[in-house]
Amino acid sequence: MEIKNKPEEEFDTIFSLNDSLELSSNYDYEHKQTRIFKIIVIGDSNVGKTCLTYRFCESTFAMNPEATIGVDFRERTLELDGESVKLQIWDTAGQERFRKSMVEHYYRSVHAVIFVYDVSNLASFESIPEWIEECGRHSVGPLVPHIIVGNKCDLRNRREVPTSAAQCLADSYNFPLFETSAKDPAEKEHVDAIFLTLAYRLKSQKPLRLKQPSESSVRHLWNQREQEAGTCQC
Ligand SMILES: Nc1nc2c(ncn2[C@@H]2O[C@H](COP(=O)(O)OP(=O)(O)OP(=O)(O)O)[C@@H](O)[C@H]2O)c(=O)[nH]1
Repeated sequence: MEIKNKPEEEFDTIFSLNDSLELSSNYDYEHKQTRIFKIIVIGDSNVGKTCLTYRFCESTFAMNPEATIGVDFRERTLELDGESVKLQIWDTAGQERFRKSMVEHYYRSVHAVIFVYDVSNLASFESIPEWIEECGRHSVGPLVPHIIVGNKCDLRNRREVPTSAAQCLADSYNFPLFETSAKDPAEKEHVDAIFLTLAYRLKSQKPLRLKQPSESSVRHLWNQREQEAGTCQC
């Protein structure tokens, strides 16, 4: 269930800023009409990052997933309003020892970030600000859409993180908050809603625009051309 969302007009502002900063999608060169977006899923070990990704991409619950080593990739292509959008989901390792070598790759050219905690594990929720900080340290700008997800809502009797506390944290960052369960089949639509929300927001970005070259770079190019023409033997 999505708890609360940013007002649409805020996202409109974000995306118009994104345009000028060229934080736009790549194109799938084989299927030229498909835009590809890279989404990373991060959070403590065991919170259910793999299961959430699996539920969305394979429509089922991953039984006995192994701890992720480095990163796992899954993708799903969606048809949204007649446009093809491929979400390339990077399911990252929560365990520090499995992250080190890959960390730089996770954050490169990322279009959106999903932070996951386990509602039955307070420590995993308390780690969320650290994960947000890590994103900042790796130059993931505040203009990239971020979502916080509380997973394992099916563990009703073991809940340690009240919705109100999670909402308070999400509000302090101005990020949308979702609570769901990768395990409970009845929650499948809510898991889809997390990724669809991002997909619609990313889709509304305009494709990559070329920057206007500066006057000095144009002059430099012309000088180069003239020099090359001067040394031409033909
Ligand atoms: N009850 C319940 N268990 C879940 C849910 N999602 C995942 N699990 C269980 O939680 C454990 C960890 O799930 P993973 O998806 O591997 O967690 P992860 O965050 O990817 O872990 P790392 O790869 O170590 O970072 C597994 O035993 C899952 O079966 C859920 O929604 N409800």
